[in-house]
Amino acid sequence: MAAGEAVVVGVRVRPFNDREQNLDAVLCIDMEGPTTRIRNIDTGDEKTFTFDESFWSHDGFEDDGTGYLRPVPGSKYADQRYVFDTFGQRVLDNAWNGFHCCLFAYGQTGAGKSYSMVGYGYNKGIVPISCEEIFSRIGNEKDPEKRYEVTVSMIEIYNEAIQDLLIDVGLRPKKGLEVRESKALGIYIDGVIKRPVENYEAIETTIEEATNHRTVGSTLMNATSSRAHTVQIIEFKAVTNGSATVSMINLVDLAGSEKAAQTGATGDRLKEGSMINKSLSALGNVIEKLADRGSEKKKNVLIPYRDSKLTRLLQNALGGSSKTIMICALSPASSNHEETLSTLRYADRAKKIKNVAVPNENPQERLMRELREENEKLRKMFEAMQGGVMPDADSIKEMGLAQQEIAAMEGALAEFNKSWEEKVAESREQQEAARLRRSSITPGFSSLQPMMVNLNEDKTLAGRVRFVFSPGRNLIGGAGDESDSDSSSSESESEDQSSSSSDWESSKSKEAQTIEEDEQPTILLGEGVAWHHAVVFNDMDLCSIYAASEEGLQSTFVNGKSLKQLFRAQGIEEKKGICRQVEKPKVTGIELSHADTLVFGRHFFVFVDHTVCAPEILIASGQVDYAQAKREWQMEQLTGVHESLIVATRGGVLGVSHVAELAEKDEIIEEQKAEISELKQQLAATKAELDRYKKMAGGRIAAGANLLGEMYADDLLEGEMDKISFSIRKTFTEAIEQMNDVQAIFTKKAMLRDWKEGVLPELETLPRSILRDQGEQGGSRRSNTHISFADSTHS
Ligand SMILES: Nc1ncnc2c1ncn2[C@@H]1O[C@H](COP(=O)(O)OP(=O)(O)OP(=O)(O)O)[C@@H](O)[C@H]1O
Repeated sequence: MAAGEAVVVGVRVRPFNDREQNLDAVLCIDMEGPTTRIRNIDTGDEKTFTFDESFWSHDGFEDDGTGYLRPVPGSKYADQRYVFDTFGQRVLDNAWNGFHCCLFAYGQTGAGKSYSMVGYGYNKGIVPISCEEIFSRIGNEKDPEKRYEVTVSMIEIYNEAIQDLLIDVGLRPKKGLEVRESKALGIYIDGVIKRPVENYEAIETTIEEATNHRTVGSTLMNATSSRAHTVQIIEFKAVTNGSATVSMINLVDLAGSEKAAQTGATGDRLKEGSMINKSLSALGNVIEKLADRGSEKKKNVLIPYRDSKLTRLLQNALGGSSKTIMICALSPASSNHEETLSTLRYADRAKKIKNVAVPNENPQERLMRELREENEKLRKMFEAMQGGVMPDADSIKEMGLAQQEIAAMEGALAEFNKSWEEKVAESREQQEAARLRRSSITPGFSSLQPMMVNLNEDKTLAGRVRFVFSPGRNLIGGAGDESDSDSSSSESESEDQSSSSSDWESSKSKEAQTIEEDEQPTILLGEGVAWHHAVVFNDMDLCSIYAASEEGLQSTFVNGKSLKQLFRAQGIEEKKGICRQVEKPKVTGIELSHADTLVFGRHFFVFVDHTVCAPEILIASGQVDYAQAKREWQMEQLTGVHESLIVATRGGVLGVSHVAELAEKDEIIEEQKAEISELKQQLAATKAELDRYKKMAGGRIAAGANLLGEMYADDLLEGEMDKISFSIRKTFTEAIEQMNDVQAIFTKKAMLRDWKEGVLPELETLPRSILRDQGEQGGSRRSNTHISFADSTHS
């Protein structure tokens, strides 16, 4: 076996950021040649590491007038070009020589991974410079017989699902794409789009498209930025006289390695954090084991690639036949000492990994050969069976695998045999179809028509997704309910990837059956939004909203109130508020005004009337934000609990769907509890502050003491006390209100618990609002009735 070549490892330290500068951060990193030293400023401990490269980008730079940061004469500052020349060129040289290559960036959030990989503004990173360089090298090719075919794929791994960034968010398979392994094809992502690109501009457009999808995706999922791992895969094929070599270049920008516990994450964020950590700790384990294997002592150690999607995807890059480079981003500040030291240790382990890279032989020939071999194997098995030899369980399994392998290879061969022109034409068709579908999704688009823009917990993502309401009917739809599409696709999921991509289709046809319409939504949202959810009618820039289905009626909210409630309040029969036809609606809808919040399922937006102000101004003003919209919506959800309680009480039946709904309400209650506990803490702090003021003022007035004390006391006497007591009264009032809310929630919770156990509550224990409704309906008293649990459809 060949000796193996070590993974190339470099580290790069960035300048202090503004926050660090404001806090007078202390530098704890030093570099000299390939050596990096880190110092613990508390203990004075110093650790030294040596890498292939130590890039000093902390100081010694200046703006060259265009925004590009270059080294000042005599400094050791490593600018973007230097980093590319050192690592990026190496990747391209390897690809040109027919090797698979991988370059990935690792490091704490904010340490500078994206700066090195993608770059900012004029300071382009390795990815765009490499793309430019590829076409510049192709342009310089002197051999007339040689031609090159380049395709680009862009994926992200988010919450352990691989998503194709070249597919519109609403059209992606919910569970993502699968990583598969085939003897002939190695590790590959099944069904990923490979976009043919013929020049740098085409790559740039492709990256831009993927970035937009990424922004829309993370915004619609209410995710914060930089939480996913992104991978750009450049497939580079060199063809000479009918024979070809194919190299894959994987450029990986890993998510930040912050710890979930440190960020105080809960709910979705915790899941997200632990998923990132799962991938990163799996990566750590793999590196650890590979390093052990590289050290001769543990040659046969098992490498746990299958522990995460990330390690599975990078299997070849880490422990296979790829030429691999790792760049670790370091924060210079002593406040990040612990994380930085852990990054340095990570990097130190990685440099012990050895890969055995071999140039790829002609993939077409290899595929043909492997195909012949597999076919031969299958043929022999069939012959044996015909001769009366019954195969054992292992042979049957082997036959199944051989058939799968053959199918994968045939697919790859068919793709391989397509001419470049065919691939380009096919890709153009796909892009045009996608463009038409997404014509209403226009991040960064500015329009004078009315529109809605997204709200997001992460303020930097708010206002990024804009949906313009064109004159006439605008149908808002989504991928449907998660549980629905899960069940509809579950049968075929494991077998057939392409069928999982029809989540969208299946939810479409299901809804289409129920409402006998096949209208394509003009505005496409994600999960939890029905295929036909709501309609916004734009009549000369006056917009009114309707439901497009029963589901839309219940889960479309304007300023926290459901359409169902709003129509009821206007004395309009609810059903009339459902606007299914393509014609103009028959009743007056709910008129939308500037800054109204809109919620579809769980997607939060704000309506913008451009004649009042532009969306960016509205968002920046803080007049509406996600937190406020969510609070309104949560209160509405709790009202929904009342209603479902009444429905269940009247029917004497609690459906399965109610139980699921109750679980969801529990989550909301937990969130409210957290808010209240925060409020309590604030109250305690204010009380403590007041006590302190009282002591200071009292003591100083009594003693007629020093000037400062007197001034302080005067201030307090001249109204400060009023302010404080007002603030306390206000806080108390808020707290009491919140406590009352919580009390009501707890009552409801206890009732719900009883309910789940089959016991109906005494009517006098129901909150007054329920009693009122119940009274209006002339409901009869029923106590301790045992109820059966059945699906609501039977109730
Ligand atoms: N070498 C550098 N020179 C100048 N500025 C830098 C450098 N590296 C990083 N920065 C700046 O530091 C900030 C954080 O960098 P970056 O966004 O690349 O971090 P990251 O590690 O990718 O974070 P995340 O995990 O959140 O994506 C950015 O504002 C970037 O411009």
